Amino acid sequence: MKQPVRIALLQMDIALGDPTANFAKAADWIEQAAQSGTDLIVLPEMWNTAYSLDNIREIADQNGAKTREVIGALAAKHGVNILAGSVADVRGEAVYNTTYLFDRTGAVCGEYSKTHLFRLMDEEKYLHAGDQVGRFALDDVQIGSIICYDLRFPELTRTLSLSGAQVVFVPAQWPHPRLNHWRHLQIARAIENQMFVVSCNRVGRAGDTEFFGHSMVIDPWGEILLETDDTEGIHHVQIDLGVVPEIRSRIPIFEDRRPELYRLK
Ligand SMILES: NC(=O)CCC(=O)C(=O)O
Repeated sequence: MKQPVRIALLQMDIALGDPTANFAKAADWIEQAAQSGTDLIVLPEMWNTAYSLDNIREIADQNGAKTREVIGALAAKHGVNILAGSVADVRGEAVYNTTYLFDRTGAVCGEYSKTHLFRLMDEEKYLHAGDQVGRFALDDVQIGSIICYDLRFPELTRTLSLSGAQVVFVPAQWPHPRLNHWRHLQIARAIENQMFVVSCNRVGRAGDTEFFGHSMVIDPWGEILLETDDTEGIHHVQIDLGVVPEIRSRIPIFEDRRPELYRLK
C-alpha cells in the first residue's frame, strides 16, 4: 500500500431499527469521504440497525446482501477500500454482528463476525458469536478486524499481531460511562502489539444509553494521532506503516516472548 495510508472515519449517529435511513446516510457519507480523497473508509458497529434487538431478525441484512450491493458498488465507483463497520446480518435462523471488508474493486475480501458477545447490551440473547478471527490482506497490507467488546480480550488482538497484522480496526457502539476503559484499552492494545489501532465509535443516544464517539487512531508507540469528540462527523487521518517494523525492531517483543510459560500446567 502506498504510504501514508489515508483513512476516513465516519463517526455517525444511527437511527434505531431503521436500515433504510441508515443505508441512505452511510451511502451519502461514503460519497463525501471518497470525494475528499481516501484509501480506506471505516464505519461504526451495527450501523444498519443499531441495537434494535427485539426485532433484529426481521430487520437484519439477509446474508449481507444489501451491504454487499450498496457498499460494494460505492467501493467500486470510487476505487476505495471500505471496512463497513459491522452490520446485523442473518444467515439461516441466526443473526450475527459482522464486518464486511470491501476492496477497491467492490469485492468482499474479508468477513468477521463478532466473537465475544456483550451481555450488558443483551447481545448473547439475540445474536450468535462468530468463531473465526478477522485477519485479512488489503492493498498488500496485513490487517486485523475486531468489534467493540472484543477489545477487552487481549488474546484476540495478540493473535492478529502474531499472524502479521500491522493495524487493527475496531468498529464500535461503546457508551458512557466507560470512556476511560475505551481509551485505555485501545492504547494498551497498540503498545503491547506494536501496531496501529483505528477505531470508529458511533455517537447519539438510544433510550438511556449515550454513545460518546471518541473514535481514535493510535500509533504502535501508543501516541494518539487522532481522538474525536462526541459529535457526528467525517474525520480524516493518515498513518505511515513504515513505523511498525521500526518499533518492532527497537523493542523486539515478538522475539522476546516466552509462549511456553504462558500456559498453566
Ligand atoms: N457494543 C459493545 O460491544 C459495547 C462494549 C462495551 O461497551 C464495553 O464496555 O465493553
